[in-house]
Amino acid sequence: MPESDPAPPLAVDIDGTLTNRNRAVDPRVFDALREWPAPVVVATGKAAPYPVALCEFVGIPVRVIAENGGVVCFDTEECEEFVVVGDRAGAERVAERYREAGHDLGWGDLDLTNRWRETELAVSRESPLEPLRELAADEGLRVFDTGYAYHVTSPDVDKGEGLKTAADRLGRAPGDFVAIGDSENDAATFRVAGESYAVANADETAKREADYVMESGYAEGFLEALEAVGPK
Ligand SMILES: O=C(O)COP(=O)(O)O
Ligand SMILES: [Mg+2]
Repeated sequence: MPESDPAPPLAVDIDGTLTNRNRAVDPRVFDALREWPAPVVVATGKAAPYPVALCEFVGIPVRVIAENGGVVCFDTEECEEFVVVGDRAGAERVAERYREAGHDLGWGDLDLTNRWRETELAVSRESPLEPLRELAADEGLRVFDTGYAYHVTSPDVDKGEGLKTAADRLGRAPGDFVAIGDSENDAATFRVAGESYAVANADETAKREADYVMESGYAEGFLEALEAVGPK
């Protein structure tokens, strides 16, 4: 990171990282994110409206990687852009064949999980994984298990590619960033960022790829990571 920075820019996952055990955002992270003295990029598997709203309600500029890198959205002084990488057609084909095989995406008729997705589809972890993996492989796609959902995604899309785009828009290198996350969809961010922190509840892939594994889990672990990299 440049000498002048009091702290590194962050790439922060949401579910399992800013949340607590019962999936609610820990209220302590609001001040921590707002007061961080460098840019914060929220990098999530969720559709863009969720992280955009999080930024709005936290009171930080909208700098978002959504859909595991399928979408990069900036609405700041330095950049106003909504970048869509890949397309959803392949994931739709997988979903159609999955339904034909008698399975269900598992979100009910309303399905707010997928309503605003542009590039991938998410499937409930209550639904069977193996047929989903097989169909995805057949269509040349990949499945991420985030611990919160299965995501059917193009193989060239991940949060690490998203971080390259986001860093570019900030006039930074991806290696300037500190990444914090909890699951296999964060591994690509961990590889691209300069330093990476997995919270204690992280899955094996995230722990393996991270430079450091926190003693605490969930938002407590996130706050522990900030303590480690923040202004002294
Ligand atoms: O939406 C998910 O499945 C996981 O979201 P996350 O990337 O913010 O942890
Ligand atoms: Mg997560």
